Amino acid sequence: MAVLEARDIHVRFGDRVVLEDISFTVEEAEFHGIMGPNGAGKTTFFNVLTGRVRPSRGRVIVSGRDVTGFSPHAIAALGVARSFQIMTLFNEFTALENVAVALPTFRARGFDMRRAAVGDRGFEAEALDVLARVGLADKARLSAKDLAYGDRRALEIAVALAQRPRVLCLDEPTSGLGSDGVARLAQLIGTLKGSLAIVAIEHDMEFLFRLADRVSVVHWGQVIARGSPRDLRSNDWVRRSNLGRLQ
Ligand SMILES: Nc1ncnc2c1ncn2[C@@H]1O[C@H](COP(=O)(O)OP(=O)(O)OP(=O)(O)O)[C@@H](O)[C@H]1O
Repeated sequence: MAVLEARDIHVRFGDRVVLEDISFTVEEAEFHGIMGPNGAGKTTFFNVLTGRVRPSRGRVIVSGRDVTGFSPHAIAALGVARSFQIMTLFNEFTALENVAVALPTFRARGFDMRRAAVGDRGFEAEALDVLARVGLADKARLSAKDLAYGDRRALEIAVALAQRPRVLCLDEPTSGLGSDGVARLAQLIGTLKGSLAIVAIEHDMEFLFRLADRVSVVHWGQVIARGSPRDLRSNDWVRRSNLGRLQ
């Protein structure tokens, strides 16, 4: 069964049709990439998957359950975590604290005080485990604002992973990273791959084609091609597009 599914999604903003009949699945442990030109509708589609935009038509299904119209919070609680293109870290908090406050066990306490997260060995151990998954265990005590850009990206992923998601949604994870940062991120995603489902919007085709099991190409609000990176390398539209160079 698909962990996350979209069926026949349409989105209109006023009289403008932004998404037209998009269907999509991501299976357990699959990495499904989404690419397409600027303005194609990729972020809007992500917003539909994560509950930020309600589709005009169509259904969103999480692990077999129809969640169309659910709030972002309710969808997240069912295991769909999103890491944003725009950084959403608490700058003054340490890496450890940023992860600790995202832990479901911490949130379940019903209050959100930094002091409560710090010094609580239970939260610390759990948060450190998550930081280790993204290679930041040795930077746990640094403030988020003092981390290098690539480390902040890794920390954002750790915050999403702290929620123990079944699906991790990444919106342009390589954006703003230099070639070293992209290589490091590819390595990190490579280690996560297989442990959960990943959906990523990405402009860097080389990055995407190296890691994804399947890629959907969105153009004018529709999926115009879908397949494995190997299939898509021979797709005429992908070859002709200026979306990126492929080896
Ligand atoms: N809330 C909104 N109201 C009206 N139009 C919108 C709204 N959100 C997005 N759009 C329009 O929908 C179209 C698709 O936008 P979207 O951001 O989903 O594209 P995208 O593929 O993610 O682009 P990019 O790669 O530049 O991020 C754009 O033309 C955008 O202007």
